[in-house]
Amino acid sequence: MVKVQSLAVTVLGRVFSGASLTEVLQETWRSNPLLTPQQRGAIQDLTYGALRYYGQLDAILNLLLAKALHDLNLRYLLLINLYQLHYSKAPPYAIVDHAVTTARLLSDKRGAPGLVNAILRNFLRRSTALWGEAERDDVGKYSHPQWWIDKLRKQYPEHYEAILNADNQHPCMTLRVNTRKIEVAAYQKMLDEHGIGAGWVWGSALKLVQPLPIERLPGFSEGLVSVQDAGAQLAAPFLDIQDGMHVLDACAAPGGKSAHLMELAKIRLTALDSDVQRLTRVIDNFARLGNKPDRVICGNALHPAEWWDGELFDRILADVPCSASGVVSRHPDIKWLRRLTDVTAFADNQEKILETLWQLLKRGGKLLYITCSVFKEENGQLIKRFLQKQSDAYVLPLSHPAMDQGQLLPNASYNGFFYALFGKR
Ligand SMILES: C[S@@+](CC[C@H](N)C(=O)[O-])C[C@H]1O[C@@H](n2cnc3c(N)ncnc32)[C@H](O)[C@@H]1O
Repeated sequence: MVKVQSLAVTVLGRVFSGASLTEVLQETWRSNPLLTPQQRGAIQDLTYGALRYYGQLDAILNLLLAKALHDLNLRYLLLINLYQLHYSKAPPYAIVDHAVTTARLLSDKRGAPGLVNAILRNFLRRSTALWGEAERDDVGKYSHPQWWIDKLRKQYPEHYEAILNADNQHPCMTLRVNTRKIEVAAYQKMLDEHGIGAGWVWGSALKLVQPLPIERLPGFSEGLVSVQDAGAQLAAPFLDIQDGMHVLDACAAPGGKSAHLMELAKIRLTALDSDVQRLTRVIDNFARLGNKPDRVICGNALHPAEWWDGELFDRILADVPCSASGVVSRHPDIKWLRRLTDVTAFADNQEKILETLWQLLKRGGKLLYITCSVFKEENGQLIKRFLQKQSDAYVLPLSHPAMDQGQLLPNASYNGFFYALFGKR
């Protein structure tokens, strides 16, 4: 447990210096190959949990500290232990003992173990009152940065609390059944025979009752199924493709939506992405599914002259880089890494990408603009400006029971996405 706690502290330190949690965890597994699956699971639980509830935990820690604590390692150690004391079923005194031993290793200050012991025991004595006190302000209550809460409150006066609460839930695991290989009902029956509970969400999406390792999914390596959020699974059907079409997925990696497109029709697909590392995952994904796009290109959507052969596209999928404010339940680090100014910077770049890709679309063609964001600057406000500028663009209707004006808000079955389908005159 001491090793688990020390590594969790190091991971949190790197995330708070600006690195992505997913990437730091992958590096941690690579540099510590002897970690058991249980140890990995525990590190994941501590770091995801501490980040998910960081607003609350940090507020409580500040209430418990008599003076500022500048030793960041000790601070992170206390946060993960407050998280454990509140959210895990492990015996509290065992948690405190491990924390004290870890403090001895992490800090060269003689008083560190005593301080950790005193703070955690104090928390155990007063936890209900402390929790109530911490929740008196927004950040302690909703565990998001204040600017984020303010923005959502302004943009969604009726729904902001539901969004913030959905962000703080454990994400579900949803599968996309490859209907080229098996029908949804037949795959659900297969899951049932393997003792895996799942419910139908929409289209080819099945939500598992309990998340599980992909190796346990029947037919996964044969490409019968992929893991993909139900909200992301709207993209390919919305693009309205038919056999023989020339299609561009302009921001394709890691390839979830590209793969779905190819499961729906026999198209000539160009999968483009500017990140070569992420593109290797597109290739791996397709290898497993036994399919492959016409072309996989490492290139910048903003500079088509560098990669485009001049043949216009029938359909374009523009799943643009965004603040990812709709996928916080899967990536709780995002809410602490983003800054208010990032939102407008993303929107500027998204608008440029959309305008550039528009030039590559045939007349009569369709372009689907997607973000996994709930902020209106990246969504409704941006498409309004785009339509004012592009006289040959018009909006095509999209409908889904969980969506309102293209915006899907995060909930227990969906991540947050925004969709706008444009037709070209
Ligand atoms: C939201 S992700 C795409 C997810 C993907 N469509 C899927 O479903 O698996 C956005 C992608 O855009 C890529 N990207 C960012 N800027 C780009 C640009 N200027 N040109 C092409 N790709 C870009 C990123 O590398 C990232 O892989």
